[in-house]
Amino acid sequence: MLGKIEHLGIAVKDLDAANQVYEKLLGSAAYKQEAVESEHVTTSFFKAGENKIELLAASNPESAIAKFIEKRGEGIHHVAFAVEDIVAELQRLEEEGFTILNKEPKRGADNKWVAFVHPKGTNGVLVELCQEIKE
Ligand SMILES: CC[C@H](C(=O)O)C(=O)SCCNC(=O)CCNC(=O)[C@H](O)C(C)(C)COP(=O)(O)OP(=O)(O)OC[C@H]1O[C@@H](n2cnc3c(N)ncnc32)[C@H](O)[C@@H]1OP(=O)(O)O
Ligand SMILES: [Co+2]
Repeated sequence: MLGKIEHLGIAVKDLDAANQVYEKLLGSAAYKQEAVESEHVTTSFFKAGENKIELLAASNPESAIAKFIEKRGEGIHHVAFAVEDIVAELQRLEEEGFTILNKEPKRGADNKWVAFVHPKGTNGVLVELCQEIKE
């Protein structure tokens, strides 16, 4: 089953500027900044109590973030849920009729295996599944 909300992904045009905004808003600096080449994004992670905020900026025009911002402007891009077993969860969701965007989990940011569910099947919300990578 899906566990807690692992992070909220927010698409931003300028990561440095957004970092300053969220540092002021949350009262603490990002604990990590990490590029994920495969997704053509650079991310910043902030703690907000028990929750996390992930700011995402496109690192090239091919990025899903670039397309999102072009079409819809900056804002909440996705909701990520923590899962214990991402493969089993993807299987379950596919059997439930959801459209899985990457059947094979891929390496995401913040030491996670990730996969995405198409927003068309989730009332317009892009859903990400995240499983902690245990080295
Ligand atoms: C992995 C690193 C990091 C992490 O946490 O570890 C990340 O979170 S990376 C995040 C960036 N990567 C992704 O988002 C990968 C999954 N996304 C995709 O495959 C695409 O963005 C997709 C399929 C959601 C949309 O693709 P595309 O933009 O090429 O298609 P359309 O523009 O035609 O969109 C189709 C339809 O979906 C609506 N849409 C697009 N993005 C979103 C969104 N983020 N939330 C809600 N809805 C979205 C779009 O508006 C279209 O709807 P329509 O009614 O036809 O306008
Ligand atoms: Co994410």
